[in-house]
This record gives sequence, structure tokens and C-alpha cells, in this order.
Amino acid sequence: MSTQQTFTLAVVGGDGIGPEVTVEALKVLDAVSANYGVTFQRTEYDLGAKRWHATGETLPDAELEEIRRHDAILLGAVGDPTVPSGVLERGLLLKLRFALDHYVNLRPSKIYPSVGSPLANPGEVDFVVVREGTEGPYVGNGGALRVGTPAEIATEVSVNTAYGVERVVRDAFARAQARPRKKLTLVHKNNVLVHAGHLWKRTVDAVATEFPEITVDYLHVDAATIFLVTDPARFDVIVTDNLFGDIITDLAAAISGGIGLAASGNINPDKTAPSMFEPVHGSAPDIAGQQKADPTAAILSTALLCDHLGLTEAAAAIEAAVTADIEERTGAARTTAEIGDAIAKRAAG
Ligand SMILES: NC(=O)C1=CN([C@@H]2O[C@H](COP(=O)(O)OP(=O)(O)OC[C@H]3O[C@@H](n4cnc5c(N)ncnc54)[C@H](O)[C@@H]3O)[C@@H](O)[C@H]2O)C=CC1
Ligand SMILES: CC(C)CC(=O)C(=O)O
Ligand SMILES: [Mg+2]
Repeated sequence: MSTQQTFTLAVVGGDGIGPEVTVEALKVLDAVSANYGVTFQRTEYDLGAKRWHATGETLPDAELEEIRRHDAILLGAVGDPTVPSGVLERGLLLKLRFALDHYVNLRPSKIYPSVGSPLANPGEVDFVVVREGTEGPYVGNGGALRVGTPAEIATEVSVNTAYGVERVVRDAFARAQARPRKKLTLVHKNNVLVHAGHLWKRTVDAVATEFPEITVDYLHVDAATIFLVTDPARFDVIVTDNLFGDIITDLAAAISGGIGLAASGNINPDKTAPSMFEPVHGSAPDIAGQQKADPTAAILSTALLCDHLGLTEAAAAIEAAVTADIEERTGAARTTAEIGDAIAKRAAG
């Protein structure tokens, strides 16, 4: 039992199933933290589609600065069909990731014992994708000319800086070094995207000289999607850019138990701002408000949150509660709250 500790937590439930799964994640976090002498002082932020419709605001700077003063952030999901695509994703979610310098988007994938995979024989799947979180094609560097005409031209230019690539590659090597298999795979498309791709490859090759124990591999992203399905056990740490990382982590989720289990952390490794934890999935408008969402991804995101704050025992307790719950899943439908209650009960011990 550790000594009493208090952390401040900013909570952004967001849109669709975001608030539903966040409630369950907080249930579990509360159940576990009580056992480890930890208190999370929570502040909820009303951000997302409802707020945008009411005020036109996505994330006002004053609220961003308030959020910045917390120890960590828990986010549900952002995006709603009643809001033009991109407004909330860029104006709220990416604004948080960029402003808080979440340059490591950490997305672990493993197949839990007894969980179903669509793959016949997936083998031992336990890898982590280190996705760059602040650069690439997501920075908004582009525009459109002659919109709506047959002569329209749209650009979305990927930005990759030596500084940005090196820091995320270093983080990925350090993570590989701390794992038993000590393997790092760079995923890119340097046979076509020669400017960005060569910067990534040169950076990996240079940093590799400082990590002689790490086996380094390279895959073009298209081939990586093949191996994620045919031989996912070959992966240990994958480092990749913002767009490729976004895409391959949905695939990684699909092969390892489904999107409802995939957790993530938007990490600021330098701790100059709070890190943010969220499920990999989006707001799932097709099932929102129906208690059909699996809250496990949000719950596992709180394990990543605890780990980041140094609460390793609490993180392990959440993981253990989830593993036990998954092992007993029979396939019978449970509501979002029923899953949250069951995991919280186990987590409370
Ligand atoms: N981090 C975020 O906040 C993200 C936001 N989005 C936004 O979410 C909205 C919907 O995007 P989609 O492309 O449909 O992706 P999505 O991840 O929301 O949904 C894809 C499919 O997975 C299912 N699904 C997702 N989470 C689930 C869960 N916990 N349990 C059971 N089923 C689940 C959905 O029902 C849907 O059929 C869009 O506005 C998009 O921009 C998308 C991805 C990430
Ligand atoms: C809406 C996107 C920016 C978020 C996303 O799909 C992701 O981070 O996986
Ligand atoms: Mg995504």
C-alpha cells in the first residue's frame, strides 16, 4: 500500500459513446484507487458537439489552459454526424494533442487469453505501436483551390521535422530496449514518400547505433498490413508516422479482440504538459446512447494513465480485473454499465 496521493484529472467525455465509456472507466479508476491510497480530483469539461451547437466553440484557449494544469486527462471520443467532419476532430482532439505536445501516441495490442481473434492462428500477439502524434499529414498544412469546380485541387502536406522524428524514434527505441524481445520495426512508405520516408529511415538507422541490442526491421506500410494479419507475432515495437499509425492501430485492434479493447495514451514524455488517455475508437454514432459500447478500451486506458503517473500496482490491478472479466465472457450481451460494474467489482478486490 503506497502513501496517500492526490492527482488532478481533467475528464472530457466528448461525443457519442465517449461519455458512456468514460463513466465506466471512472468507476473502475475509483474502485482501484481507493485500494492504493490514491485520489483523483476530477474536473469534467463539457466539450464536443453539444457545446459546439450551443456556442460555436470547440476548445477555447482558456479551457485548454485550465486542462493543462491537471496531472492527466481522460478522454472518451470526439466527433458527431451533426457537426461538419473535422471541426471537432481538429478543433478539439488534435488541438489537445498538439498543444500539449503529445508526440508519442502509444497503442499497445495484445491478444488476451480466451479472447476471440478473427485470425485462425494468431500466435503470441503482444506489440506496441508508437505513433508520432504531433506531425505528419494531420497538421493542417494544406488547402483547396477552386473548391466545388471540376478544376479543384486539394493538398494535405505531411510535415516531418528532424526534431519531431528523432524524439519519437528515440522513445520507441527506449521502449523496445525495456521489452524482452528488443525488436523495433519502422513502418513507412519510403519507396514512394521519399522525402519523409528517408528522413524516418535515416533517423532510425542513426539512433539504432546507440541501441546495439535492438533488432531493427523496416516494412512498407502496405506490407505491414499483410503481416499484421498473417503473422502479427513478428511485431514487438512499431514506430510510424501519424497517419500510418492511425490506420494500422485500428487493424491491430481488429485482430486482437476488437476495437472495444484497444486502449491508448497520448504521451508527453518530457512531462511539460499532462498526457491524455483515451480508447483508440471513435464516438461510434451507430451505437451511441444504446448501452452497446464495450467500455473495456476506456478502462484499459486508465491502466495506461496509472502507469504513466507511476501507479504501477493500480495499473496492474486494472489489467488483472479486465483480464479476468475477458476470460469469463460467454458471448452473452451485456450493457456498457454491466461490463463496467463487473470490472469495477473485480478491481475493488
Ligand atoms: N479519438 C477519437 O476521438 C476518434 C474520433 N473519431 C470520430 O468518431 C466518429 C465515428 O468514427 P468511425 O469512423 O465510425 O469510427 P468508430 O471507431 O467510432 O466506429 C467504428 C466501428 O466500431 C464500432 N465501435 C467503436 N467503438 C466501439 C466500442 N467501444 N464497442 C463496440 N463497438 C465499437 C462502431 O460501432 C463502428 O461500427 C467520427 O466523427 C470520427 O471522426 C474516430 C476515431 C477516433
Ligand atoms: C479523429 C482522428 C484525429 C483520431 C483518430 O482516428 C485516432 O487518433 O485514432
Ligand atoms: Mg483512428
